[in-house]
Amino acid sequence: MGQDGSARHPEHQYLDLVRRVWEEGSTRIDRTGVGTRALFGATMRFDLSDGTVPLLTTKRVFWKPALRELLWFLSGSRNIRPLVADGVHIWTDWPLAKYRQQTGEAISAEDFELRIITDDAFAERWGDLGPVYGAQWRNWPRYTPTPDGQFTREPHGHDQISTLVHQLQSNPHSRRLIFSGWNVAEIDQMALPPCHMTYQYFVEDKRLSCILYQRSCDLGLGFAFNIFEASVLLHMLAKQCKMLPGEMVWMGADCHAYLNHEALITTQLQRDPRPFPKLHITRTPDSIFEYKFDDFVVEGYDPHPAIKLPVAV
Ligand SMILES: Nc1nc(=O)c2c([nH]1)NC[C@@H]1CN(c3ccc(C(=O)N[C@@H](CCC(=O)O)C(=O)O)cc3)CN21
Ligand SMILES: O=c1ccn([C@H]2C[C@H](O)[C@@H](COP(=O)(O)O)O2)c(=O)[nH]1
Repeated sequence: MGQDGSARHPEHQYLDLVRRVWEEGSTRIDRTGVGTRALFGATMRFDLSDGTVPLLTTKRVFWKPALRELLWFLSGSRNIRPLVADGVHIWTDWPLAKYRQQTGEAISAEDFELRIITDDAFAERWGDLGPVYGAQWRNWPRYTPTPDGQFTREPHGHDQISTLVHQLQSNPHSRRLIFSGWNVAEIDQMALPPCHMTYQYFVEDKRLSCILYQRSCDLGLGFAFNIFEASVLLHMLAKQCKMLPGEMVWMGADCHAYLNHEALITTQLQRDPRPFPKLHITRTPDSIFEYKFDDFVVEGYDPHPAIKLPVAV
């Protein structure tokens, strides 16, 4: 739908939301101090059935770091080191701010990343984000009671992704095809509590659909990554479970635009969307955890130029 000019391009759902947030959103001081305009509660739907992947076209989205981030989540890692080693910088600001604050050292981001890559002990101490996404997806802690009324932590937690794959295959009509990063008991240990926090799946005639619930959405930066990654994951799960991709439904709660992202309005909203690209996954490994970056091809991506936006830390 929308790719041949006969219907509205699905990217207008995003552009309309950005416009509405900017025009009607309430202006608020947020945690970062930058300030946002925000609306509460929005839905978008994207049809992935013909291999489409919703990669915004009204600006160039750097999908390679996004794909690397998704594979990093699936690996269960909670340390920025593997990302930095792959040239992905999107998570560096948080550990960097913590390092500067706790040591008083005015280290540059480049030098900090260099130490993360070259110094094992430094990476372990300062590159850790706490039990964020990947840690919860793959290793949600499990405790067993001991006779003295205490609890011990099991060496292996719940692997929510393995369970999901197994359930999709064995019980596709289940209403419990869910995984979540929102581990209430561990929120205070995380560099940032999860934003894209709950994923639920639905199977109809071998077609796999997903709803992502996102509690907090930075429409200028985060959204483009989040909708792409959730859609790639849907394609991967479908392939892994011998199903076909269906629909990607996105539900955002606090949908906001940062006040220093006005280029969204002055530049991006003036542009006409172009056809979404297609995603090809060239290999089906034995397990969902064995996909490699080079197994993914994005075909036919012809976006408008990139728009540089500052990230609120
Ligand atoms: N304020 C804020 N917005 C976010 O989207 C966000 C956070 N914080 N904190 C945690 C993660 C990190 N994420 C990020 C952080 C930075 C970019 C970013 O700077 N993207 C640029 C360039 C990416 C690159 O080439 O490295 C972009 O133009 O999309 C994207 C997602 C998403 N999340
Ligand atoms: O995947 C992500 C991660 C983060 N964000 C945005 C949403 C907010 O602007 C900040 C997080 O701040 P909170 O105060 O914890 O809500 O990061 C995103 O859009 N997508």
